[in-house]
Amino acid sequence: MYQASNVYFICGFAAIGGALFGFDISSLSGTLGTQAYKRYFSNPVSYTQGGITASMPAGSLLGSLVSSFLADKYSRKVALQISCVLWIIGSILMTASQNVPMLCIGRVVCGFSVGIASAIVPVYQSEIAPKEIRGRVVSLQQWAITWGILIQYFIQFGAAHGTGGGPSDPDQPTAAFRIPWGIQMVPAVILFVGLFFFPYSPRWLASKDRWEEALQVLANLHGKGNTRHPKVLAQYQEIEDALKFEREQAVSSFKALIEPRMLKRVALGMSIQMWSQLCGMNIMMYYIVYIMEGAQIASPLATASIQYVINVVMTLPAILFLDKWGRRPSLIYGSFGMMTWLFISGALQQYYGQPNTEETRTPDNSDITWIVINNRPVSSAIVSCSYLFVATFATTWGPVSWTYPAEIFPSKIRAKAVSLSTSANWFWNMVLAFAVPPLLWNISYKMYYIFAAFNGAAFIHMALMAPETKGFTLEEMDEVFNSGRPAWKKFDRGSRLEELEREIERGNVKVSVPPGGRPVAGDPEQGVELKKVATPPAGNPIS
Ligand SMILES: OC[C@H]1O[C@](O)(CO)[C@@H](O)[C@@H]1O
Repeated sequence: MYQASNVYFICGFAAIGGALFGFDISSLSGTLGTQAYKRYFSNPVSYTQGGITASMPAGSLLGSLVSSFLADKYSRKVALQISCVLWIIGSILMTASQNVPMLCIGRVVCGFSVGIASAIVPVYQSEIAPKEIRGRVVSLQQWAITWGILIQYFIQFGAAHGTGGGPSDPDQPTAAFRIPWGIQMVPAVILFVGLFFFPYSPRWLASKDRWEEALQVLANLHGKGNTRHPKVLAQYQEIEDALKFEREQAVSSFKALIEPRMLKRVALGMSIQMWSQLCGMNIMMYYIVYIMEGAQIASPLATASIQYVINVVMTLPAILFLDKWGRRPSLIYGSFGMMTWLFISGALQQYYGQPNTEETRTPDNSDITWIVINNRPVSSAIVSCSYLFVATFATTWGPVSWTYPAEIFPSKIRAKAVSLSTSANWFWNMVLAFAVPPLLWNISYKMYYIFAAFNGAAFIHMALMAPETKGFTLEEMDEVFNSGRPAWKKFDRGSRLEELEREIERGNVKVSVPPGGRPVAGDPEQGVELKKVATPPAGNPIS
């Protein structure tokens, strides 16, 4: 059967899983302010709305936790296909929902699906990509998320504002806002079918001792199908060495995640995902409409949509340059920038805002708006801060929160560890989805200060604990993390992969790749000797 072999194409296509994530994020924001939605779902008050919003990340939390079982047992590919099927079921439930509980059940099922996809897409991408473009291709997941958010928002916006009894006609609201929940099934069907034509991850194949297939996939991806290409052999050898080492060390169970030598990385992966939520991005994604309303912006839904465009456009620099800039500066400068925008926005609201009361409220404000700003330049400044915040997140934390956790763990526990770090994303996503409306209502601008402080904490944490990972292969990460250097000190030993490749080219190292079965170093039957380079490719990864 034909199998795709272009890394960009494969990783871009797999990123449709990210688009599903995006659809879910904005599956409510275009509808929230409409009469039709309020009418069908009994005009949800802040707590109910928080609950409806949070039902999806709650499902995703569960999905991300089980994702590694599926990905390790049935492969990354099949796990993604399972996620597509669940997405379709959840979307049907949402589209047909007649009340809040049914809507929530649909959102939980969709969330479950997205939880699996969000953990497994980056694992699959990082295991397919060569190290030089790994940051870029895993960033495609985030780019797809931002596209998903944008597309879904606009489809919703159009559907919710259709003629013939739309939000402008409170007596006769249409159910057109359901259309996007139906349309969102299409990409899942495409992804499901497309995945049949995609290769298994070579690292997963190797972990199942399907060595010949692993070699062939590596050859297709990196050597134009030639299994004897030095580049291919070097990667193959590196994977084999690392896996052998992991097996010797029994690095495969959940227990391995809490061993002291691994715990540091697990904590870092989980914290990065936690900070990606506690930075406050989803206040903008989920509730920007309320911010716009409070700032007295005419047509808040349309103005809010600008942030979704900014989110898509500003993820592009990361896709282009992340492998050049590195992950560490993105994390550090990103949190500093976001802290600044939130602080300014909070201060403007503190000094120029009035509480939302009968007197201050205008017909444009819903009773859920927490603060009212009656000063045009200040309103514009607040909205600008929101846009700058989104732009900063999009170029930095958005993509890096996926690339970093997907690249720092050894093969045998990668899916488990990424599932755990992704679950941290969903846990905090859920908490915030639920907590933000009541928080905005009860402490208004102070909430901005709290989130600014979270960004300050992330800044310090990353500066102290997150080493640079660009330019190293997945198999070299053990050394990056166990070099004993502080995170801010550059670990500038060149990648060993190139060294190994050169040695293979010169004929100093021979890699035995027997047809069928696992290659054995120096296997006499193969008549090929495997000489190691001075420092073994997997080094002493974990000690
Ligand atoms: O682009 C914004 C989106 O990105 C995420 O942080 C995932 O990386 C989502 O939680 C958020 O809604």
